Amino acid sequence: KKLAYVTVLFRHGDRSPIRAYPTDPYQEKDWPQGFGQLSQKGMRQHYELGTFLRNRYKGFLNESYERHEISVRSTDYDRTLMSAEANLAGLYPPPSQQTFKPDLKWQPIPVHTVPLSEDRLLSFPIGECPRYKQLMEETEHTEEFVNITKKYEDTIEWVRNKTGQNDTDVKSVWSVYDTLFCESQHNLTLPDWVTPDLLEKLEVLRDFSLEVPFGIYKQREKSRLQGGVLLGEIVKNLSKMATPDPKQRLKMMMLSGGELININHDTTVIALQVSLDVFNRKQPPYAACHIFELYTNGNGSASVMMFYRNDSTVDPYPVQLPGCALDCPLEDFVRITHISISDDRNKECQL
Ligand SMILES: CCCNC(=O)[C@H](O)[C@@H](O)C(=O)O
Repeated sequence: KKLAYVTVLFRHGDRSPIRAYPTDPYQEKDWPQGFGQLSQKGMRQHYELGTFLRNRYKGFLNESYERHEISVRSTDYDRTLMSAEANLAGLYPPPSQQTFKPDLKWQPIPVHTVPLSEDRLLSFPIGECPRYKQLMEETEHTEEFVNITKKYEDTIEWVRNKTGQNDTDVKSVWSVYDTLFCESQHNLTLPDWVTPDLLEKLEVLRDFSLEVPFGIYKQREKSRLQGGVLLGEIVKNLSKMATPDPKQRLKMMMLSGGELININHDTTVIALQVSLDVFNRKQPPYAACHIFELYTNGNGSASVMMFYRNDSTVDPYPVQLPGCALDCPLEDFVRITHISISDDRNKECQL
């Protein structure tokens, strides 16, 4: 069997907090580029992922940049656009004939995007879908949601009190954890009310709130309205690339998205993994990368293997589509994933 086509989807690298809470000792001016921006640590994380991909696909991707071989698309955010650019710097260091400035081992490579409001591929949850809105309301009345809210109501009250963010609830407390996480990642001293025990509780709430938009309740139906849209595109491409016309040169599709939940923001990797029913219920770390590899066999058949790289110190681990082998025949991959992919999302969105 021969590798024929690869799709990679990754989260951006380390960034500054999206926002500060009212009593936060660190405000926008304390961050070199302000809020929500890729840090140099994040740039290095993606440069490293790019070099990992270069090594993994040595002999598959051309040694030097071939514009027909790869297409790159990002959500329309500085941090995701810059992550893709740092990644490509690692993936395609220019050989001499592509070096346009002698002392610069870098060449520009296009990263495409669309305005967030028009992004139907990478930015989740996708808006204006009444049925989805209804599913989200119903989710808040499930036993699991109510129990978590009850179990952590004191923690949330404590956070409201200490942060001065009085509208904090189960769905939004992720933001406080995220801000504290970013500050600790950048060696900023956290206020003394931030104890290890509190951080542990906030992390549980953060992971729960990541799942709420896509799982917890009627996961399949939510997937058909959300992550299944991206999955559908990926599956369509895999099928198309299984029997490419001879002049087709595309070998890699690179997708750069975000992660943390905010009802109007992208949670790309999670939406996709929940639609595949392979989400490990933990937030994908910075520069986490989900890989699809399409293999063709001599007899015209094809198969799909998936991998997830969420730890750059070890090889990516194989990901098994429930109901299929690790090396999943393409027709089975298409059949099994079909239940998460809507044929007419607009119709399914209507109440
Ligand atoms: C509205 C802000 C929500 N969070 C983000 O945008 C982050 O980029 C998030 O997607 C992430 O991956 O950290």
